[in-house]
Amino acid sequence: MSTIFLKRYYKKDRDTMSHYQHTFQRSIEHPESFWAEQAKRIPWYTPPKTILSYDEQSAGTAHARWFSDGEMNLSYAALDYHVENGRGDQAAIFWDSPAAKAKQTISYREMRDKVAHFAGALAQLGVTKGDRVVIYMPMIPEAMVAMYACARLGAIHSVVFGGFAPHELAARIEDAEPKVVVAASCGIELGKVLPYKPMVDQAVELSAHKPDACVVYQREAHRAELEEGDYDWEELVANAPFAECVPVKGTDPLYILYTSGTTGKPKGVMRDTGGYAVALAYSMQAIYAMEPGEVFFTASDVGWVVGHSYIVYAPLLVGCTTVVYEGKPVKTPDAGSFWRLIEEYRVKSFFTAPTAFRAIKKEDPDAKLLQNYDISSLKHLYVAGERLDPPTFHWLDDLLDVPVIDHWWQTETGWPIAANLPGIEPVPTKAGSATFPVPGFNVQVLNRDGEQAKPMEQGSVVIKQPMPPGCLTGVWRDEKRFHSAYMAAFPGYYLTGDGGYFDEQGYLFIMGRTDDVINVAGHRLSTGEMEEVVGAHPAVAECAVIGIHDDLKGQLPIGLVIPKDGFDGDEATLEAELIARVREHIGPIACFKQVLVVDRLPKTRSGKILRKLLRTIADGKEFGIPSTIDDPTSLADVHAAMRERSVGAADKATPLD
Ligand SMILES: CCC(=O)SCCNC(=O)CCNC(=O)[C@H](O)C(C)(C)COP(=O)(O)OP(=O)(O)OC[C@H]1O[C@@H](n2cnc3c(N)ncnc32)[C@H](O)[C@@H]1OP(=O)(O)O
Repeated sequence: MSTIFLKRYYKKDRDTMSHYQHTFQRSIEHPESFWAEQAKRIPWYTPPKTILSYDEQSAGTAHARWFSDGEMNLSYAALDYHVENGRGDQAAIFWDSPAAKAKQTISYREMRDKVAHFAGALAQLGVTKGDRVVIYMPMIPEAMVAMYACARLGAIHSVVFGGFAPHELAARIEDAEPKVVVAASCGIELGKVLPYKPMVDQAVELSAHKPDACVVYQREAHRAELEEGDYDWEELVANAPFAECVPVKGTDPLYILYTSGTTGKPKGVMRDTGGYAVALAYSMQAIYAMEPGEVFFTASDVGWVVGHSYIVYAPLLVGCTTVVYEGKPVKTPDAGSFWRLIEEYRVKSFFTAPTAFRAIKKEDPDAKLLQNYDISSLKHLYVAGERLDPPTFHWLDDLLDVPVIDHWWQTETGWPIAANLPGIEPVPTKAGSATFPVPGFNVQVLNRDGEQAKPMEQGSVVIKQPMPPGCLTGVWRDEKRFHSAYMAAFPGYYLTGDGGYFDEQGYLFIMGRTDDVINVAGHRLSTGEMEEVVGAHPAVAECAVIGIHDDLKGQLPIGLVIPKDGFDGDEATLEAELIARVREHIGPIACFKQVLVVDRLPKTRSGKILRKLLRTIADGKEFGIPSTIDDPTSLADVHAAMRERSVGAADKATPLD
């Protein structure tokens, strides 16, 4: 066994091994038998005989495929199976919406029926196995119904987060080529009603691909005008048959979920069905320590992978109840909303992004509102989506009597890569660490030469093949990009794009991206994409967008632009136009709110903008002036501009002697 991590956990004397060490080692040394055992957690129509295989197309990189000859249906496994086995009257969903001032409890039987009829409606619109359906909906149960209905038919859904602007939706429609788009008439954000249908119409207008139909779920807050080719959800469902589940192979795709890469074009991360189901069911026990009948609450959005995995699919796969929350951590109505939900629904495990707790901490630093609620049902608190900064970890750790578990994963992996595992064996936590690799994930840290980094030495965090079930199976219709983005850097390993290190005890610390992807309030965004939008403005000659530290959202993007020669416009107007452009093209979640107009940007002699150096200065750290810099005075100019506009902590940045 070559990995440093395994060496640390690989004790000759099996009797002295911890339960975690033993489980982890077995998953890495005997992946087939390990996952064959876990596959028994799922009700297959035909149990898989081929556990692990490799796709011929991916032979060069030996990317794993799981359960290729097993047959199943995720809608059956998560709904019908439970109805058939005595959970028909149990709540599948507690929907709680301060936004719509509404609540609803939906039983497993009701959910199964809603899904089957909506699947019947989609089938009547011509949707069959392998067709794509784009879903653009807020946090309402119908978003889940639409996802499960696709799964029931073997169709591939692609959910687009409501905070994305029409251009982003258009890019996804064009790439996925859906037969049908399913939308809600509106979203509701902090009391503001946001009509969705005009955004869908604009996106379809912009896209070269035109879907056959658009199904609209009409909400009370705002009803959409329907045109030719549009269908009212309720009317369709009223006349739709009950659709039976279509058996699919373990390796058949369940969904495409787009995520930001380093360029403007988002990557369509593909997920299989069988591997994903097995991984999720395993994680619910090993990581989240959940038992059937208990309540799981993930505060995120169905548009993100956290929502796909831990709002929509995993809780129901294992017979739990999921809380679907259409609200914010603060202001709906106050910073006590999460505590209220935990009490009201007797939540056992709660999962959200660190940003949400930073927002609560800002509004209610002494957590006075917590005193109004009995949260004794809560046994574990989980955070992911961005790094859990130590001050927020300590705030939570001091406040709550339950373990605060920071875990790390990605859209691509579909479920956690590293975590503390109370369902196997809890270990002491360390602030800033995601603890240990989850069984199945052979995580390694490689240095620039592709060699194993020493403990405490930072490097690229990679996963040695075979990756466990549940991870991405490719990039939709872009095999080349799949290889170049993930497989090419270190052959035989999946490149996570995150940097980090193992400490002496084998705890994994993830320190942030090694590319131009930034994380704003738990949303992964591409600065490269923002640069494309900013650079397309007719007055802009050159630009750089960098992510700088922000106490609340983790990171925020700022733009630095050099206007074209002869630009005689007003800088404030240019800044406003660029901000509006990014909001219009990418969406409000980009949080792009500051642009500095400068004469020069610091570059290397070969013309590369020194973005890392700019970040260092904006974050108020000491910075060295690289010997490769073309014009050192450009740096002083940009630093002065940053100080003048109070960018980040630029006033604290000092050059090293
Ligand atoms: C582990 C794998 C992964 O990482 S998956 C990704 C996990 N990430 C998450 O779960 C995201 C966590 N973050 C959040 O839930 C939110 O950011 C929280 C913390 C609740 C804060 O929300 P909020 O106050 O709206 O700030 P924000 O930065 O999200 O929003 C910025 C602007 O965008 C808007 N926005 C947000 N969501 C929507 C939406 N669904 N539809 C339309 N607009 C949306 C917000 O209103 C805000 O707009 P504005 O700039 O104030 O006008």
